[in-house]
Amino acid sequence: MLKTQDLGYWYQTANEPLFQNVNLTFDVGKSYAILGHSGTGKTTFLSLIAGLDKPKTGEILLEDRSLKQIGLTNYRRHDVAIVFQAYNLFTYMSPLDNLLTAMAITNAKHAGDKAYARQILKDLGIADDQLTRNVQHLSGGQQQRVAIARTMACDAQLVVADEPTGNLDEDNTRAVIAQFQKIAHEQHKCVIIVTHEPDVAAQCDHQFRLENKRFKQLA
Ligand SMILES: Nc1ncnc2c1ncn2[C@@H]1O[C@H](COP(=O)(O)OP(=O)(O)OP(=O)(O)O)[C@@H](O)[C@H]1O
Repeated sequence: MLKTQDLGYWYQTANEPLFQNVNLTFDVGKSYAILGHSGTGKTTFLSLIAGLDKPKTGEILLEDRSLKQIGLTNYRRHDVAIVFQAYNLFTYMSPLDNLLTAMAITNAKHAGDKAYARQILKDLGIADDQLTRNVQHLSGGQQQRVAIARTMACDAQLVVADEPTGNLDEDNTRAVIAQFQKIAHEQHKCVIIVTHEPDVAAQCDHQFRLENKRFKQLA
């Protein structure tokens, strides 16, 4: 579904590339973890496949069309959903309005369907009385579940997450990873997670380690 072809990237301020000649394939129905020491370039890689930045060399292809052809704005709106460590919800809205707004912005199949959005949030353990209260009243774990619910309510086939469990305790981490597995296996999406935590990575279907400018497949 998603392929990188001879992908390379460096920041102008650095005198060497972060990674080069990266050729990876990611499929729908699978989850992938990207591990690696701090500063190796995991977030940078994720920002390229999320269409937030452009590669310096090589290409990223979604179903054989390059992101250049698709257009980054178009790609970000329709093809990719992003989950951040810091949740990045609309903080002045309720969980329900967060989902409905994202569905409207991305012109999702279920846009405007309140019952659908409610059900997703309820399935993720957001209680009835929390659905319409400001998200800032929720705990970190609950806010991250709302961020995940948002990716489930939208149609993007690719879900990328940068340290999604970085702020969570063990129980919430387990719940969040189980949910990502459901998104991959039941919604048939492709999930790519950057994480420092080997335990989190071990629960994904495949693992890569970014080391010495290369991605090594571990499993
Ligand atoms: N905008 C930027 N301009 C210049 N250098 C940057 C920029 N963003 C990141 N870097 C540098 O590029 C390298 C890779 O950063 P990146 O955030 O991708 O690493 P990471 O593997 O995700 O790290 P961590 O696990 O600590 O989040 C680091 O050395 C970082 O300092």
